[in-house]
Amino acid sequence: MSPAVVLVGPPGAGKTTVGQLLATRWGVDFADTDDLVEARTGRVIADIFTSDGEPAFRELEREAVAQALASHAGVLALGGGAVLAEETRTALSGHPVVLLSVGLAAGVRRTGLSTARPLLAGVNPRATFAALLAERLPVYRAVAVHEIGTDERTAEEVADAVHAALTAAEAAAEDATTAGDTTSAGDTSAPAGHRG
Ligand SMILES: Nc1ncnc2c1ncn2[C@@H]1O[C@H](COP(=O)(O)OP(=O)(O)OP(=O)(O)O)[C@@H](O)[C@H]1O
Ligand SMILES: O=C(O)C1=C[C@@H](O)[C@@H](O)[C@H](O)C1
Ligand SMILES: [Mg+2]
Repeated sequence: MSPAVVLVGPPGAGKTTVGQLLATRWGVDFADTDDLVEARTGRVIADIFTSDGEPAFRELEREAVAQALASHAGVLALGGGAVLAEETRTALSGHPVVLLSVGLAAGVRRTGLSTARPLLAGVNPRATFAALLAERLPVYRAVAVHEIGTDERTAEEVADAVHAALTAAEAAAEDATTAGDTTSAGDTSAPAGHRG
C-alpha cells in the first residue's frame, strides 16, 4: 500500500488544507505527518521543539514518514521540513510527490498569525521564511514530480490543479504503455491511486 499523492512544500503552502480537500474529493483517508507525530507522542510539535530540540523532532518525523509511506493509501501531507532528511528523500523516490509552492509574501501572510510553527516564531519571520525558501526550494523540487504554485489560487483551485496534473501524467503513462495496443484505451478519469 502506498499513498495516492504525497504533498510537500514550505509552511503555509497549503499541504494540510489542500490534502484534506483532495482526500474528501477522492473519498480516501488523509494523513499528515505532523499529526502522526503529535498523536504518537501525545505532545504538540512546538513543545517537542522547545523541550527536546529540533533533532529529536526530525527523528520522530523520519519514522512517521517511513511508516506512512509504507502503509497509508490515501493522501499524505508531509511536514514542511520532512524532506531535509536524506532517508526521507530516498524513500520518496517512486511515489507521486507533488510540491505545493508558495512565495515569500503569501507564505508569511498565511503563517503569520499562527504560533504553532516553532521555526517561524523568531523576531523576523519574513527573513526566516526567505532563508527557508532559498534553502529548501531545490530540495522540494528534487523530490517532486509536479509543482503547483499556490499564490494565485484558492485552496480548491490548488486541489483542482493537483488532480489535473496527476490525471494527465497517468494518461500519458497509459498512452505510452498501450501505444500500438488497440484493445485497451484505459480509464483516465482519475489517478489510479484513488480509483474506487
Ligand atoms: N491556496 C490558498 N490560498 C489562501 N490561503 C490558503 C491557501 N492554502 C492554504 N491557505 C491557508 O494558509 C494557512 C496555512 O495552510 P496549511 O496549514 O494548509 O499549510 P501547510 O502547508 O500544511 O503548513 P505546515 O507546513 O506548517 O503544516 C491556513 O490558514 C490555510 O487556510
Ligand atoms: O518547515 C518546517 O520545518 C516545519 C513545518 C511544520 O509542518 C512542522 O513539521 C514543524 O513546525 C517544522
Ligand atoms: Mg500542515
